[in-house]
Amino acid sequence: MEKSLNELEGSVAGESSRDLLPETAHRPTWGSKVQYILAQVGFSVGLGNVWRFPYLCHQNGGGAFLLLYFVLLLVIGIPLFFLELAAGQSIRQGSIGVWKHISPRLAGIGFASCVVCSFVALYYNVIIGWSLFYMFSSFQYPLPWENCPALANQTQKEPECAKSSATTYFWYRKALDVTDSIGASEMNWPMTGCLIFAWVLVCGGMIKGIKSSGKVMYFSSIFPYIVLVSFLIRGLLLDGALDGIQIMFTPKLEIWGDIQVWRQAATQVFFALGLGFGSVIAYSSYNDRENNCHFDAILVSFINFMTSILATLVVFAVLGFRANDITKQCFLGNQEKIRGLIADSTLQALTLPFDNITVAEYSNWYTTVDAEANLTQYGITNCRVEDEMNKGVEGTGLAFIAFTEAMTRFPASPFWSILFFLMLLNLGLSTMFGNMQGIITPLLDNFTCLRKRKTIFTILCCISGLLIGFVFVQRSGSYFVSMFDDYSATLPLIIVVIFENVAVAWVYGADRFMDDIEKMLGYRPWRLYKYMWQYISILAMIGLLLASLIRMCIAHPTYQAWNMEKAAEEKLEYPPWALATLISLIVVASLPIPVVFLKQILQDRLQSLRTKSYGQCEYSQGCTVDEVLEPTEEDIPRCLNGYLHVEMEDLAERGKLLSDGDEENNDNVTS
Ligand SMILES: O=C(O)[C@@H]1CCCCN1
Ligand code: NA
Repeated sequence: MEKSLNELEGSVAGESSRDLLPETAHRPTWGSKVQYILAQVGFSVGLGNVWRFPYLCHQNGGGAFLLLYFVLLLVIGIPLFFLELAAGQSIRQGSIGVWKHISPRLAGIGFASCVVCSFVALYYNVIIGWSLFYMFSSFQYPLPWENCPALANQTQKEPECAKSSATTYFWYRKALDVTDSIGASEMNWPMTGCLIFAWVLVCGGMIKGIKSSGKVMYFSSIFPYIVLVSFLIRGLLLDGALDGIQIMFTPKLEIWGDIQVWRQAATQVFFALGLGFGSVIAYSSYNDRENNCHFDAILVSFINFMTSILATLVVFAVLGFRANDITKQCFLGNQEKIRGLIADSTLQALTLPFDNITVAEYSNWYTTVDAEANLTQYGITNCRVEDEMNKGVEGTGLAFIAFTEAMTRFPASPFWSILFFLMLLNLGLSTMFGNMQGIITPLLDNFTCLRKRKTIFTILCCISGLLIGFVFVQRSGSYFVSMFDDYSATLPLIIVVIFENVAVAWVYGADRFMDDIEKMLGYRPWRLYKYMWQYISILAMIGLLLASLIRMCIAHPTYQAWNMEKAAEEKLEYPPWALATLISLIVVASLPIPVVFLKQILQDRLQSLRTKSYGQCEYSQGCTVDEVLEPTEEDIPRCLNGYLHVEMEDLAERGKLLSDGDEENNDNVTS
């Protein structure tokens, strides 16, 4: 009965539905507005801001990328974020409930959100596990990734380490103990321990629902900012930091013409704000209806953007220092070599002003001299900060290799290292809470039978997450993490968000939605939003979807593998089974939308075979059917699309009663 009331209200009533949702009365609410904002910020600001955004920015034109990202944030980010916030807050349901409310045929959008959310939760917690591993390993001096370990005979270094670097070796061999390619392999037990620990933390923070996670947010959402600012100050005091930042922000305007850059920027907008995850909806569904969700949308998006910029400044200040340090050593080494070569008169006529020259001066000198002297043949290289900065600093490589290495060069390195990984841990945990809420809230709202066993259900979700997560802590697990990262949280998200947008703007009606928002906020949001929802963001997303599809078709999917023998990374193609897996990731995540749609159509058909539409009816005034039958209270839910739907048997039964002249019954029903 409860359920059919919801559906009824969604499909027929245009008016505010406050009193029609009995379950909202028992819905918990946020302890305070601050807790709510911290929770939204905590969810949206995550590992992506620290290691995806700076990398994208660096690869795609620095300052020009920032501008592009900002434009896309305004055009698709904020309107859609606002849409999700407003929908959750007015309907007060998790994602499944929200879309079901708009039309039962659209409930699949909610299920798809849940699936995407679970995919992300699965691998996200593995990264938290990695951070825990590094955090625990940081309690020693010198840090274990500072020097290469010696072989048993004490004279030689471990060759894999000597050929690469101490941090790279620690990451691939000590932490991941990675295999050469993707595939089933034995378990990495220390990492498994860390993953279990990570799930215990998540479960602990979630167990009492938003009441407990709201409190945890005070620490978990604020702490990363303290660390980021400390790192920025520390970083700016180091040599080369400003060069790093300058190299980073120098705009390369030509990227504006590259569709793939647009695609990456837009995908990052989705990922950063958590659009389509259902978590934003879940969180806002615990709000009062009067809450100003328009302000929240702008505030949270803005904080998110600022955090990305802050993180980018930190990363490039620190990497600039590192590049500076490395080039200095490169320069000193080369200087020695040149001295040697001149001494045994292999090289002459080179006028290198040896004393008191800077790395930049050396680099200039090198470029002018190299053409005739061909210095590379003697193993003498140009030591350019830019080249060092341009070496891949993507994803895991950024946090666990480049950044860790930079920190070993700080005085009191273990302290900074602990701080950094504690920050990653907190960034990740607050996002995990949001992810789990995006799975648990809609399921609890939809399957009422679960509601009494909320705690047990939460624990069960965590345990399942852990069990499936074992895939990612095999020795080859990191390859699965990058596969999930590349494919499960990109295309499906776009598809989900397109459907969300269509559902609100075209199925429910943009004007009607604006009316609802006006009722909540007390003022009507800018008309601009309406046009955004109706045309602009939809078109932008369809363009984005096409760009992603084209890209998937032309670029053969590859992954970055570690080759132990060569002690280097190499690009490998996915084997057929892995290709099948990654395609099924996308399909499984999007499938609920058509499946539920078709199922619902089928159900409606069957229903209409069993029922008969009977006369016009008007929901708000009770039903006025034809002369034969007076509608009953119970008929209200059956009032769909302006017609009363009555089961055949019921009709016959009532017809019989009426023809018997049962006046008493008749009185009863009209009341
Ligand atoms: O940028 C991030 O790391 C997160 C991932 C999950 C959704 C919200 N943003
Ligand atoms: Na977070």
